[in-house]
Amino acid sequence: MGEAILSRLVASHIYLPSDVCVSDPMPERRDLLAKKYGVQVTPNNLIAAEAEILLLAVKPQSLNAAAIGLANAPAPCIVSILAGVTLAQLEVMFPSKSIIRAMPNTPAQVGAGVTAIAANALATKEHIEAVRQIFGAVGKVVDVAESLMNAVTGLSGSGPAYVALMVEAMADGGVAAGLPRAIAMELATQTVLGTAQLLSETKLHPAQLKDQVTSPAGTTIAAIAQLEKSGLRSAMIEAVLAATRRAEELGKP
Ligand SMILES: NC(=O)C1=CN([C@@H]2O[C@H](COP(=O)(O)OP(=O)(O)OC[C@H]3O[C@@H](n4cnc5c(N)ncnc54)[C@H](OP(=O)(O)O)[C@@H]3O)[C@@H](O)[C@H]2O)C=CC1
Ligand SMILES: O=C(O)[C@@H]1CCC=N1
Repeated sequence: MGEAILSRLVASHIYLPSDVCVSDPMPERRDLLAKKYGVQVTPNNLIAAEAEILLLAVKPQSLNAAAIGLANAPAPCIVSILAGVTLAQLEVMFPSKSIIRAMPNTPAQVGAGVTAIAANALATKEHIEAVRQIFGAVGKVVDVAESLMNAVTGLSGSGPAYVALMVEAMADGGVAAGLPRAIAMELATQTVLGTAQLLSETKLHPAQLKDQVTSPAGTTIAAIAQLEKSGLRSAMIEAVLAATRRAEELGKP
């Protein structure tokens, strides 16, 4: 996820590569990132923490190890994309700092992400604006209350995986119905992309869009009756709730 953000920040000239320093423990990753993006690299998190904004993009389980020695880091602004980790926990690790919790998603790689942000009480307007600009480079930015951040994680943070599963399953259905795999994949992917664009541009309610596709006694209602029988809606609701609960667990010390 960190690389997805990095790649767009550099490509959209929000930061010059020379203004970015990436810390990563693996020499191969450091070499690759330096070559691919022209950024500075270091194995030492303390050096990365000399920046104005320190973006934490490690797994929640690695945070304690990554944050060793960073309590007095010079960076005045800390941004965390870690699932589950709360502002209160980050405030204990990084006292007296502007701290912003963000939850992006992987469509950020193509500039089509969505990121929710929540700031702590000490966050300055300038830092919040700078962070809005960082995530604005990878897609849309929405403000949410911090208490909703785990729900955001369950919906849009993890959501690309649910949609990918759906595309794969739709393509499998096409293959089962006789389509060649490559054509089935193209049809499934473009159907999801086009439907998302249609919903976004027209602001149609999903139920209205569904009604438009559903001819009386036609094919779509036959499919929908099957999806309802299989519990698609309930499965999706339960999936978002399960991910939200898991984010809560990841935030527990
Ligand atoms: N993947 C996603 O869709 C999303 C992820 N997130 C959040 O982003 C974070 C990263 O997730 P993801 O990108 O999937 O995970 P990855 O494992 O791909 O990335 C974690 C990175 O942290 C590096 N790392 C590990 N330990 C340290 C350390 N001590 N100091 C510095 N760097 C270290 C790893 O280096 P190396 O592998 O080289 O050892 C790796 O590059 C998580 O907290 C997750 O909750 C948020 C939104 C979406
Ligand atoms: O699976 C995860 O834990 C991370 C957080 C959101 C998306 N991926």
